[in-house]
Amino acid sequence: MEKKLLLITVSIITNLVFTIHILYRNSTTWNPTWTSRAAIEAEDAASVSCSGHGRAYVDGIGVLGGKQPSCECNNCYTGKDCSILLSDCPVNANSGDPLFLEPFWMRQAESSAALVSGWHRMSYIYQDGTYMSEALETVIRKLHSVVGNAVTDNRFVIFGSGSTQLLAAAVHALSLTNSSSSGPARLLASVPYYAMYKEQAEFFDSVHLKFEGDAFAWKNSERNDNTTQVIEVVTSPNNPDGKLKRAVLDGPNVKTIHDYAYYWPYFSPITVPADEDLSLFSLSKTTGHAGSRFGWGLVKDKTVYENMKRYITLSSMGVSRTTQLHVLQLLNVVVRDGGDNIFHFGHETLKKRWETLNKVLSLSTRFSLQKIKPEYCNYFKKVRDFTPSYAWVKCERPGDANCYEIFREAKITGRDGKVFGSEESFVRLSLIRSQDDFDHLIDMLKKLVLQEGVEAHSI
Ligand SMILES: Cc1ncc(COP(=O)(O)O)c(C=O)c1O
Repeated sequence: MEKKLLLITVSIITNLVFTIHILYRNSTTWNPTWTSRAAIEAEDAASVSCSGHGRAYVDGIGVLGGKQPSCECNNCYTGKDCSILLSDCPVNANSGDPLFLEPFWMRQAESSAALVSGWHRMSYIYQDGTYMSEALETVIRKLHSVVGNAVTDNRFVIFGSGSTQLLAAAVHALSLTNSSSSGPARLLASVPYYAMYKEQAEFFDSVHLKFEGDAFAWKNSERNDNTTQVIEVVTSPNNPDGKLKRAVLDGPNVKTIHDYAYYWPYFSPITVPADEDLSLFSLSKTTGHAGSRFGWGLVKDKTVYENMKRYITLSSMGVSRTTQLHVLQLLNVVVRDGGDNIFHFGHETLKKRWETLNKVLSLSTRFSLQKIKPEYCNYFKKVRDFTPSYAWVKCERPGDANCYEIFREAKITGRDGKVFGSEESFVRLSLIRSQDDFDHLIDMLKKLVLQEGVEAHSI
């Protein structure tokens, strides 16, 4: 009897050990090989070449049905492997999609990869009860210190879903502090300005705020009474013309938002560290990850910061925790070598693009480009040219009243000067898109400029 009991006990213990072992092995949480499947899927997608004119993504159409990721072709390319160039296809030189940095990140595939488990940060909050990753805030402060483009001491850092959300938060926060009796605060920016400022103000239609247009026009008008509260957005380098801008307005009734989306060594000399009350930055133009929707602000005043935070909380409860992990990984790659790799790559790419563009347009008397004097860059430690994101092109012939239309007829889609509060004689052409888009733009521009020669000969 005793022997039987012993046998049963041994059997129970053996079964228990066996079951625990099986459970442990199958547990995705503790099995250290749980990353393999995700890694294989990611590398499968990466191995689809798309003839160099497209990309396959792990979340592409059909992937969930078990199919191989299929190619998503660049503009004007088609076919299963994107090898067919469509003839007569209009060039997209419209949006500022910063794909010029994609080749850099393809080379950094390993260092920039972040693997997200199903249980990654499911909570609304981080351990400290906030919506912001402390590690990410630290790397952002480090990024500014290695680039030398902004002072972060005595500043609150705030995250947003792109600087687009932060812009709305900043305008909201500054318009709340309006103590004047002369109506809503006026939002101003000097022409040419980034259209989003106007569009947001008009769309959100707050009783506290009204978009008033050009800051210079306001300064010289009698409405500039030194009591009406005004908020000036200073975009530096400017979108569309790439110039370093300064505030036009000052005085106790003026508050300023500095939009530094383009204040990175790719686009502009870093002349001084920005040391402003409220500065906004965008990941879209820092690393090129526009699709990740991440931006940040540096804010001096605690009340303004708290009001911006309230806006972010009420509109989205902070930025996706998964995005914050991704951004942390990307910025760690950037700061690891003091930004050497990425800023040299990006700047060299844009320098070559500007050289090519200047060469083509130097043959034209019909079109002219913005001119900006070189300045000393504290990052590259030398005097250098500006290499802005956009060509701000002027149509010089009086007969070419609508420059956007002239380019559209030549199958180049730019952005109308009027969108920036400027004149129809200007068009903006994006130079930071993919290499395919840029090469195509140059081909079409050459044709357009060649026509001038033909026209001159036929006179
Ligand atoms: C001057 C300026 N500010 C802000 C943004 C928006 O950036 P984000 O993608 O971070 O919302 C852009 C985008 O092109 C821009 O040109």
